[in-house]
Amino acid sequence: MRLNDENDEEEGPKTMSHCSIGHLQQEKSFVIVGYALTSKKVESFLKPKLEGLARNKGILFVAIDQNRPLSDQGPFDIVLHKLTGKEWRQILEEYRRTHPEVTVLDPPDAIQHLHNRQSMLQCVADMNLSDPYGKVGVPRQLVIKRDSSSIPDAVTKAGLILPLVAKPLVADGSAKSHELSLAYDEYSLQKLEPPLVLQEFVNHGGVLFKVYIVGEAIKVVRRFSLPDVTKRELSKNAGVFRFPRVSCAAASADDADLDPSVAELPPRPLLERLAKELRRRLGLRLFNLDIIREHGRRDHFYVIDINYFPGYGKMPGYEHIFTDFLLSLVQSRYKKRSV
Ligand SMILES: O=P(O)(O)O[C@@H]1[C@@H](OP(=O)(O)O)[C@H](OP(=O)(O)O)[C@H](O)[C@H](OP(=O)(O)O)[C@H]1OP(=O)(O)O
Ligand SMILES: Nc1ncnc2c1ncn2[C@@H]1O[C@H](COP(=O)(O)OP(=O)(O)O)[C@@H](O)[C@H]1O
Ligand SMILES: [Mg+2]
Ligand SMILES: [Mg+2]
Repeated sequence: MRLNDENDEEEGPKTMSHCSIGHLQQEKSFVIVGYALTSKKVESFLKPKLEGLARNKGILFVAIDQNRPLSDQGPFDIVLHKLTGKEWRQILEEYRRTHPEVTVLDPPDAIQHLHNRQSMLQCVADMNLSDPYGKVGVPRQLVIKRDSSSIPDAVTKAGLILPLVAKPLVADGSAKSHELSLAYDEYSLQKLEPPLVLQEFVNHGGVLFKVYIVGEAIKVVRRFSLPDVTKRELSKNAGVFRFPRVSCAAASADDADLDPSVAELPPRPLLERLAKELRRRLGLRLFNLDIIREHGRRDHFYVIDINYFPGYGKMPGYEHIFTDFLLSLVQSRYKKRSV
């Protein structure tokens, strides 16, 4: 096996037996990363460039076979995963218990915390981040567990200001969990199916910031988002309108000719503080935040969404950032062991 050979960059995935992985791990001190990802994720994340670069740095990605016991596979240094379901969570928890030497990215219970749009933002609300660089909060929101007929009263009692974004309470990655609506009047919300989160729509100039976090690294990109809703539009419209996944489907807004007051990235020191604190509070190392800036208020930011192991394939330079991160994990384990 050649190491540090530039030609390896474009090589595809390899399937290896338990015995040959063990050999590589010991003989060449390869870092073995087992992965359990959907085929969509494998395609968008595990691109030949990432695998090639990883190989050059001594990292091998090995597919986990879900039909075989996890303990019979590997041995792994790191397990990278994004699959849903209680059964898989239990398998991983058991594996973490019996294999404390393996870094599981990330712990299933910490990921589970993001699968509910209420608990997802609680850490940001609790943090109440405010410093000379700006303020970071969450939009005011209300959870409707059942009984859609109670919505108009509940919205009035909570004093929420229209328009509202209606989001399914569960954010488990299913197509349904991404079906969002914009409501211009509270009566129409009775048509929607709880459990829901009703969140105040914050005008933000139609641009959102995706803040990707990989361990200690942070990368921010701009995406197009929903346009502002004017008072006039609000008074003229009624009803709830389903909207598509604007930020995900739209092309990057990084090169667009935008109003600088809208496009200016959130201050780096503010994001660093936010990311550091969230890493600690959430117990996660791989996630992204959707952040918007209140239109006309330069230093007022809102976190509206947090996603576990997001689409890193769209993050510029992710191959280098991700491989460096994997190496840093192994190095810090090694240091701990030799103390
Ligand atoms: O597939 P992609 O690249 O669009 O990534 C999705 C993310 O897009 P983004 O990184 O924000 O551009 C996407 O982010 P949003 O929720 O759209 O903000 C989710 O993280 C999605 O995962 P899930 O459906 O919530 O489990 C991500 O989907 P998976 O790839 O994890 O299935
Ligand atoms: N409170 C809000 N104010 C303004 N726009 C919002 C708000 N919440 C969501 N959006 C818009 O809706 C999009 C999808 O909402 P989000 O909470 O990120 O759900 P998902 O998990 O499906 O990405 C966001 O990217 C943004 O464009
Ligand atoms: Mg989002
Ligand atoms: Mg999301």
